Amino acid sequence: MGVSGCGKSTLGALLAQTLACPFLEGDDFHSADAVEKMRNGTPLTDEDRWPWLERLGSAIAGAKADNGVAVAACSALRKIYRDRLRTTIGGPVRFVMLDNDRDALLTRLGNRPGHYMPASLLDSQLATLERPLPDEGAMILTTDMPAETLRDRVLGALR
Ligand SMILES: Nc1ncnc2c1ncn2[C@@H]1O[C@H](COP(=O)(O)OP(=O)(O)OP(=O)(O)O)[C@@H](O)[C@H]1O
Ligand SMILES: O=C(O)[C@H](O)[C@@H](O)[C@H](O)[C@H](O)CO
Repeated sequence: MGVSGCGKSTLGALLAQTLACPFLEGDDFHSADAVEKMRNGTPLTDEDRWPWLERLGSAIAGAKADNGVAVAACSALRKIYRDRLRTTIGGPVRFVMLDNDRDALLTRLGNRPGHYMPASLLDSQLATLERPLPDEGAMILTTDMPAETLRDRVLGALR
């Protein structure tokens, strides 16, 4: 979880590869209308996000049922979004929040060609973000190190 450009897809894909389990990319579960909205620089609302979270949560539940474990990348910016995912998935869910400073995020978004998400939406993402408090048991990592190092830290904490 985390704002656009924090490194969710990069770390998630690597974790899933190492765990030999399915990887679910949250970006793939948005409706065409939601993608168009973001492409045009308009932030999504709660109403836009509920059906997306339902679709993604159900797919994670299915992958978990089939394989025992699954990794997903999802912004999950607000606590109520994470609660909805937990409810839809059922069973144990561990969130890893990926952090970085605004300048680093803007640079990364600017260097990422071919993605619908414009860097201009970063500030709305940062404003919407509700950082997980300790009672959520999330792991918090700054993506200022190679993805392989981040992967090893996550796997070390999960053991
Ligand atoms: N640990 C890292 N070190 C250096 N660069 C990274 C790291 N993780 C990701 N990046 C780079 O930052 C950019 C954004 O990463 P990524 O697409 O994984 O973010 P994201 O959180 O999935 O974004 P979005 O939610 O917008 O899809 C990419 O160009 C990626 O190569
Ligand atoms: O909740 C949201 O606003 C969205 O999920 C965005 O975070 C994008 O999907 C993602 O960042 C794509 O780049």
